[in-house]
Amino acid sequence: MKYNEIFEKIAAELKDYDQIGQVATYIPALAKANPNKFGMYLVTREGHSYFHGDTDETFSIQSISKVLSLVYAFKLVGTDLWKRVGVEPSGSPFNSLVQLEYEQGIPRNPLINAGAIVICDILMSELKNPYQDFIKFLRSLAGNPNIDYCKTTAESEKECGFKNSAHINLMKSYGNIENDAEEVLDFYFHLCSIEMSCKDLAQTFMFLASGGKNPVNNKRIITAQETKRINSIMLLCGFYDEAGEFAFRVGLPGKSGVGGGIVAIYPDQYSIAVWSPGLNTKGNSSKGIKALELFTTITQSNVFGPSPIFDELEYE
Ligand SMILES: NC(=O)CC[C@H](N)C(=O)O
Repeated sequence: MKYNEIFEKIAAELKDYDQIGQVATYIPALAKANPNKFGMYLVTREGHSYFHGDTDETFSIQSISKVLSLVYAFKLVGTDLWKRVGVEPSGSPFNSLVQLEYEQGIPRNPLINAGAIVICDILMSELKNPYQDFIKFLRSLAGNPNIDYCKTTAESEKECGFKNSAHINLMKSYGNIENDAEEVLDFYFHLCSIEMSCKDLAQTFMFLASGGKNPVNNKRIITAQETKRINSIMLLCGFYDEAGEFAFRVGLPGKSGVGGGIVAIYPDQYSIAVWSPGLNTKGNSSKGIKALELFTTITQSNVFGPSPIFDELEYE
């Protein structure tokens, strides 16, 4: 079966999916999303693309940005990063405060809100123009100069960001935030507000499937060793208290956001992005996970099984 046929088969099977979930409403700007949107975009290591559905439409990437800010901070400060944030799965919701006090203001990992806020603090300390520098980095990864922050979404989240305020203030009390709390939070909300399409996301994450090099221009973003570290954090922490379930069902390192996007990579082979705004109770795209589960099952591609021999399978 060819990739396009696989996508059609998945879309047909999930057309009347009855567990589509609810769009995020705790951020008012996201409550307007159309739950019926659905797109899947695949980029292979050879640079071929295959897609289905709403793959050019942009949406709020939300927590998917946490991987990209982590990569950027890792490039800037190296292993010193791990003094300020851990690498263990949290087993708790993305916005849970419980562990943070027990662990004295050191977040479990960089992909929960507390961890991503610390990463924002690091970027603000290291960069003169964090907003401009970060978006430039993203545009170059995606090969799309139009990628941008959405001021409306950032403002909307700021107006009701009480829990994130609690996170940053608790961490500041433990000495794990260097900059002004309000300014760091503003940067954090802006990173969450970035809008990208499935196409942008699949393209952007391809370097994590390519040992740290952007396969389009062969430019090295991070080393192969650093790539291993980022991918392992995605696998263990990318879906919060559903990381085990995602590994169990899909079997790839990946990251979700409450805008309904998910991106996952299969090292040395492909990067794939899905978008369906309905979320399950853990805040991850319900139909998105199902679609990826079907995709990795049909193509037998997951990081735990024997490597499929892609050339023989002739998907393209
Ligand atoms: N899981 C997510 O995508 C959460 C991001 C959201 N901006 C928040 O801080 O709550």
